[in-house]
Amino acid sequence: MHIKIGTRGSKLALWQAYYVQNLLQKGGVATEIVIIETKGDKILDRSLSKIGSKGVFTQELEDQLRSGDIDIAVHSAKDLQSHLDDDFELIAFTEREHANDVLVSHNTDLSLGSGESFVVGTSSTRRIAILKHYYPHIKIVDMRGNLQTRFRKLEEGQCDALLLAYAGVHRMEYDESIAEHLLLDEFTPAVGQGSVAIENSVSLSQDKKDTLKKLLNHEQTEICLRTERAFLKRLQGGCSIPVFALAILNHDEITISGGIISLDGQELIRRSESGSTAFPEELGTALADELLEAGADRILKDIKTQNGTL
Ligand SMILES: NCc1[nH]cc(CCC(=O)O)c1CC(=O)O
Repeated sequence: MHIKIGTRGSKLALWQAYYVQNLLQKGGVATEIVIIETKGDKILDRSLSKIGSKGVFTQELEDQLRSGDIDIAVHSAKDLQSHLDDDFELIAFTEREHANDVLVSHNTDLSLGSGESFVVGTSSTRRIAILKHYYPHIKIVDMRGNLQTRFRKLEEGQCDALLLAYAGVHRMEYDESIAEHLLLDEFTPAVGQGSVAIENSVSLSQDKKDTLKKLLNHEQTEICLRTERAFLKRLQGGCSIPVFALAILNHDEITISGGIISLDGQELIRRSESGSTAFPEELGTALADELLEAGADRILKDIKTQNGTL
């Protein structure tokens, strides 16, 4: 069997593709990596919420899945929109890395809670809003680009620290610059953070599908991610909407904690729900419904108006 792996060309994306390649090779599958540039890689001078978040990092990969030029597309699970076209499916989620965010700096004594004011670079609406909510004394500058670009900007002194996913920092071997691991109860991660998702065309051969599932899927991670993604789907949140959720497993029980925050950080709604691992999607959807009833619908509408997408 031969599997063609499609990936973006950033260093983090390549790390993910090699990780997947390695798992497949260990299972005796021949592989080939195909690098594909996406709109999100080309446009670096505008924030993602302005480009329109839907599919900016995925469209070109899906085109090649559809044409059969690649067998699978490898994504950071959190960059994947919650709604896929009927022609595609997510066949596997790799074992999740620690899902938390970290503060990264050359000065590893920095701490958000110290009361000291400093400049943090981030372009994530979720991280910006959460910073404003819990740490209003922190100054924020917009910081886009891949991880290497952001570290260069940090080096140049454009900010004192960056706010990033631990998973990416660890994979790019920047662990030494971690000043602080942030609390999951405050900086609850974006849906899917820390896991790699494998997408394929539904028309891929059953033989390949079975092999991919067996060699790449981590079942506990899959249950958590399906819960989180159902939550995101109900809220219709893309990556430019500050919605967050993290599901964890305890034996056969899922607990998901999630919420939404207004762009200015003023309004934060958070809830959690537990349920059986037999019904992950139902649990995620139920949590979203609970939030919508508690006012998330109004916050969502305000955000979409401000983003110009409504
Ligand atoms: N949006 C960019 C992105 N996509 C995935 C990761 C990190 C690794 C991951 O969560 O899989 C990052 C960088 C970041 O948010 O710090």
